[in-house]
Amino acid sequence: MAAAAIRIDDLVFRWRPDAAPAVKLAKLTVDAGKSLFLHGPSGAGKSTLLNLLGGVLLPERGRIEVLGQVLGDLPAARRDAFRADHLGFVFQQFNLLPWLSALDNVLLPCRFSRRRAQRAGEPDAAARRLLAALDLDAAAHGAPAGELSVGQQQRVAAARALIGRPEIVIADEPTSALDAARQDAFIDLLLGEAKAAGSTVVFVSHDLRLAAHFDEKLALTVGADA
Ligand SMILES: Nc1ncnc2c1ncn2[C@@H]1O[C@H](COP(=O)(O)OP(=O)(O)OP(=O)(O)O)[C@@H](O)[C@H]1O
Repeated sequence: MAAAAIRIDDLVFRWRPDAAPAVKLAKLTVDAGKSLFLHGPSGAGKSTLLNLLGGVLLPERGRIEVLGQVLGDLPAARRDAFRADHLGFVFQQFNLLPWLSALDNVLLPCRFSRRRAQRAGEPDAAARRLLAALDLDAAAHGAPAGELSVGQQQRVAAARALIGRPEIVIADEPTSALDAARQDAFIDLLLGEAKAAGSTVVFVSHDLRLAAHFDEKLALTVGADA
């Protein structure tokens, strides 16, 4: 049996004690190296679930195990270190530092995690290789991220998530600004690089058309039982 990268049991999370659960999920297992497409309408709890997977939020009930580690068992500082060491994120708005070059943005995880830096080998060369593999022209590697197009910024954000081969890559709706053909091309590049690194991918989108790229699918619904 393949090792599970993510295992969730009986999860409930509420933003306020008197609110309906933002996430309620009886069971989820994602095997190492697989890709999961997480979809559902706005407000279904997709971003909340990603924050639970990253240990940014803790469940009210239930258990989230990531790479064999129950996140709730770690104190906050160790959860932060675990996230930096093992998870790469592509955020919805990319969250690049606009004054830093594309290359320096990609290198950021190696500054926050010694493990990521070690696994990158020679970080500068690894960052350049990833940017090239994700189709960012070499001429743009030194440009401030704030001067790049949305499509270029997205490639930088993906390279930053992938550097140092984190075991898990989490992408929150990173393609919504692109047209359909470019969305497909981007997902293929992201999944290809993740597969080469052996990373498990959790990818969020409203757009069910994209589901065909992924090994597994999970639908969340607003205020729902899963
Ligand atoms: N910081 C917060 N404080 C209080 N409630 C929140 C917070 N963030 C999200 N929520 C609520 O939790 C529920 C789920 O929101 P979430 O952002 O996880 O949904 P989503 O599926 O990611 O939506 P979208 O597709 O619009 O990004 C919503 O009802 C939302 O209002």
